[in-house]
Amino acid sequence: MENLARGCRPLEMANSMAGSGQHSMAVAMAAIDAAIALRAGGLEDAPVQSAFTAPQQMPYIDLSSNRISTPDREVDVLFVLQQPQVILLGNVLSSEECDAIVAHCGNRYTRSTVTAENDGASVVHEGRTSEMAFIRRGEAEVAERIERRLAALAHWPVENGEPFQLQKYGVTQEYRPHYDWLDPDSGGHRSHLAMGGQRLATFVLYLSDVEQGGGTAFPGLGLEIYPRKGNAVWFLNTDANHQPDRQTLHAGAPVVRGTKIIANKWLRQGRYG
Ligand SMILES: O=C(O)CCC(=O)C(=O)O
Ligand SMILES: [Fe+2]
Repeated sequence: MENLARGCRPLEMANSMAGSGQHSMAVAMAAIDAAIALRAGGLEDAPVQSAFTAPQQMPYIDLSSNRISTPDREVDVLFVLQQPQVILLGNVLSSEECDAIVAHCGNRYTRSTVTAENDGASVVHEGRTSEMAFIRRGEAEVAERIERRLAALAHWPVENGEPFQLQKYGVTQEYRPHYDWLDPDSGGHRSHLAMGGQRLATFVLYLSDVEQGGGTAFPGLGLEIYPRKGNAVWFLNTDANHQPDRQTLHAGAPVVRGTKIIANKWLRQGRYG
């Protein structure tokens, strides 16, 4: 109640309640709705319009023309799937920018990990056989420039983005079907949710061409996007209420010939970290 009176946003409160581990997300949302109804003078168990059915602010890409101007580069809209939203963008990075990011990471890669469901630890998993590297914010001018470009494209603050996560796949390496959204009802994901909230959107930047295989596949949608250096695929991980969208199951298909290098950028609800 006091939090509502202080003007806290219902979704942030629900995330923090679920994040404490005491409540599931559903219980937290129901409790906040009941408190809002009480404040409005209603009865605790009277049916109310849920604060969580009102659409929230989302990052978005302006699709009103086929070429998007960002402050420093023109980006092409190549493909749009409306529901769930998946957009393929061309010319997001120059070839030199891709090379500069790859060179910056040199050989700092380690075996990729996933977030453990039970305790949130980073663990090696047979479903993700690639290697990964991170670029911390402020570490490389080229990365910062691209972060500003992506923020402009997505109409979402740079501060809400996780640091770039590079993934390098050699022949046979892959990332099997998974979701990028964090599960509010999984104990292990709660500490990650506490650092900026849900991952609303994903950018996958392709930093290399791949001779065969290595597509980004959405098995439930019958869709596979092939890597092309400088292109990027964007998808929304949640609906307009910031709730996880199960249609977004996706995978990095095994590389058959060549080497695939991508950079992931996840956009959180709030400031990351
Ligand atoms: O490798 C890809 O194309 C997708 C990678 C991915 O989904 C991830 O790293 O979360
Ligand atoms: Fe993913």
